Amino acid sequence: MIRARTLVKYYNDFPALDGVGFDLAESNIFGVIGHNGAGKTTLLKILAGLITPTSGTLDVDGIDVIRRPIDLKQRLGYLPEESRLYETMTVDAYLSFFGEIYGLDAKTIRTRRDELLSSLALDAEGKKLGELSKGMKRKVAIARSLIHDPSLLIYDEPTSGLDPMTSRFVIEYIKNLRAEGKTIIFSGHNLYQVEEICDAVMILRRGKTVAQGSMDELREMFGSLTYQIFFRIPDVSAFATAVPYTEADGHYLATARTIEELNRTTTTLSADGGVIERIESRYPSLEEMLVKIGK
Ligand SMILES: Nc1ncnc2c1ncn2[C@@H]1O[C@H](COP(=O)(O)OP(=O)(O)OP(=O)(O)O)[C@@H](O)[C@H]1O
Repeated sequence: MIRARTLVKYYNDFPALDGVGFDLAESNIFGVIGHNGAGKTTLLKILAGLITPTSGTLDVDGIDVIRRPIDLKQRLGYLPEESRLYETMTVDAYLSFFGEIYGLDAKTIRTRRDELLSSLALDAEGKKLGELSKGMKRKVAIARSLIHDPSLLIYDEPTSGLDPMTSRFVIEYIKNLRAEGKTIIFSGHNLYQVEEICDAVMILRRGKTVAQGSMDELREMFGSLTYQIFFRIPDVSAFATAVPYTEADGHYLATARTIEELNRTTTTLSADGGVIERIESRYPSLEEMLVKIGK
């Protein structure tokens, strides 16, 4: 369980983070989103005990992270925005090295390393880190974050710069980590991925929380469920409607903003000789929310 309260971080006199807080239960995925410079990395580094906030409190499973960041190390796996790997080391040597840093014995390191290489589909036998592709390097960094089997993972933009296949792989991998009972906090700019996998999302703007909650709660906050009516009509000039509609390839799409508008539109449409093909209800996407919030 994580409890963060009124976290503030000033860089000189600039408030990069300004009163952010949240609760997060275990085995959940928490997404932190926002425009460039909104404060995501700053928040993630505070949560990982890597930088000290100017003020605020942070409790992870009873550990006061601000006072005792070292106590968090064994249960934390952190993936920075850009991992600098030791280019001349082999993958095996690199993971073993980190296993040793975490105090694991040789047998545990071997078992854990082999499990991770296999689950991450990382076949880098004998290769040096400097010879790996960006996607493989990211997988190695993920393996490093997991070598000591931590319960909390903090991943800063884990899919940035990856091709669609590798990006999808990483997202599915994160979902599996949740299924294993791990808690994951991550930031990202791919909002469709955030929407897909997060149990809760925080939207940051200029260091402040603009909105946070489950995707359903955010959709409620940003309101406006709309109804999209897909239809055909022989003579559209006969369609006496007040709702906006568009045309593509002889098919039409009208958008109603309330259930009353939906009812009125479908009634008028039938009376005017139209045929409804389907009706979909639609909430605003995270992307639309971010655009609405502005920089
Ligand atoms: N060490 C630092 N010294 C001074 N200012 C900093 C420092 N680190 C971050 N900042 C500033 O704090 C603000 C928040 O930065 P942060 O890296 O947390 O944003 P972000 O949301 O992660 O951005 P991005 O999406 O571009 O990675 C930015 O204006 C940044 O310039």
